[in-house]
Amino acid sequence: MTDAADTVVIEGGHVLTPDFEVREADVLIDRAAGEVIAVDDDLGGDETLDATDSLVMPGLVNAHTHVAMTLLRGYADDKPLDSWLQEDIWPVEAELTPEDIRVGTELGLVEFIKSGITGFADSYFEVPEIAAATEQSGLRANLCHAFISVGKDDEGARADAQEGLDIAREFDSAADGRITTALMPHSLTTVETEYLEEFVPQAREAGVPLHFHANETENEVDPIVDDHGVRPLEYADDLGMLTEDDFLAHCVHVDETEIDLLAETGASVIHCPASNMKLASGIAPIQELLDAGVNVGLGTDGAASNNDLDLFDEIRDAAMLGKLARGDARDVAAESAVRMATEGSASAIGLPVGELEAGGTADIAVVDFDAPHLTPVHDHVSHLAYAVRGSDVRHTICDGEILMEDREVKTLDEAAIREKASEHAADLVGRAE
Ligand SMILES: N[C@@H](CCSC[C@H]1O[C@@H](n2cnc3c(=O)[nH]cnc32)[C@H](O)[C@@H]1O)C(=O)O
Ligand SMILES: [Zn+2]
Repeated sequence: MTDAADTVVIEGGHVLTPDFEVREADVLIDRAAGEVIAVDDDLGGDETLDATDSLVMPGLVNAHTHVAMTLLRGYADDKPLDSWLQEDIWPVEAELTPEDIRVGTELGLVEFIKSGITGFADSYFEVPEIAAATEQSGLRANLCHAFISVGKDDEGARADAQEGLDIAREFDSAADGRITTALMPHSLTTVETEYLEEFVPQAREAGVPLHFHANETENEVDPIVDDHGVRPLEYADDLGMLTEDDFLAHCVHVDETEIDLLAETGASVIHCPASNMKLASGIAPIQELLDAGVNVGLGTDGAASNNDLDLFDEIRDAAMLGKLARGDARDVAAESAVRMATEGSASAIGLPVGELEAGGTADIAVVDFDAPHLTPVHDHVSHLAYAVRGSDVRHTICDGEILMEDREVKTLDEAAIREKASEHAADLVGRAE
């Protein structure tokens, strides 16, 4: 029997169950095991989190981001992906120090905790800094070092790819298993074929999945069709890059054959609607992907192409943009969009979370519905998709640990991090000019 000193009861709320029903119940958590003991009436525990007028739901999972890019929030707006990366982002990223990446990551993790995100998939560099911040924050993550070969000589490209593989091996199961890893060839047009042929098999041997940007813009499609005579996802499949463990960011410009390939192989798509809109990359065919049985997760991408990391914003964007894709207001309905941000994201990036039930992981967000913009409550799930903001989250719990109680973050010093991030961001931009 669990020692009474190790339990937390989330009391007096409405619970979002795995079948997307909502019922009044308490939730009892085994803090040490990081598990939900029971979802039932009148449960008692050592510590109590009040959930009056609140919805108790699975923690959100941000399945594609570059979290340290918070330092570049608002740095370069109003331009398309290629010029945004090449003229602004990559030059300033060349000036980033490991300490910059630690501080930018901590700022993003505070933003995650304050908006009910309990897990994420990140791809950047200086991953040891990102892993250390993640461990301290109490959050769950899949991390990778993204490598690019284009623009580098063979030695440089090979070293970057090797770093990606070494990081994937070194940090898998770090932070008591809260951290897992992937191998990230940045995209199918920024990593040349020979490096994909050499390093993808080694990721399989290391037992880590692939995470890469795919078909984000037409400029990521046409060169592959021209050079290889096939669509990008057929090219990726020929290289063994599409399995049920792999997750592809964006997939905006995919045709029917590529949608079928995703469905057949079981590879997941991470939809990033705000980034796609802000960079004018296009409208991903989400309802077609869902109808084909493709698993779709949700991601904010980086804070320089969003520009916040609020996954409730992203759920709303997905539900709204998904309707415009085919001009059908029934598409990407509220439940579909919320599922993307919980179960869809979790299964895409291999985190054992996404559903709130007895025996499940204690990764939970408690959303306070006691507010004018959430009144009346005809349907909790409708509000999650069309009205809830990250700032409505009252408590955040991950792996049984309380990361935020009544909007106060417990594992990171929010004020100190905001001050340091502002200083580092100013210095960084100064160095880049
Ligand atoms: N090691 C690489 C950097 C890769 S980190 C991941 C990269 O993805 C970039 N990135 C951010 N958002 C997107 C996107 O939407 N599409 C493609 N790349 C992006 C990000 O700025 C960063 O440069 C190098 O040598 O430059
Ligand atoms: Zn990205």
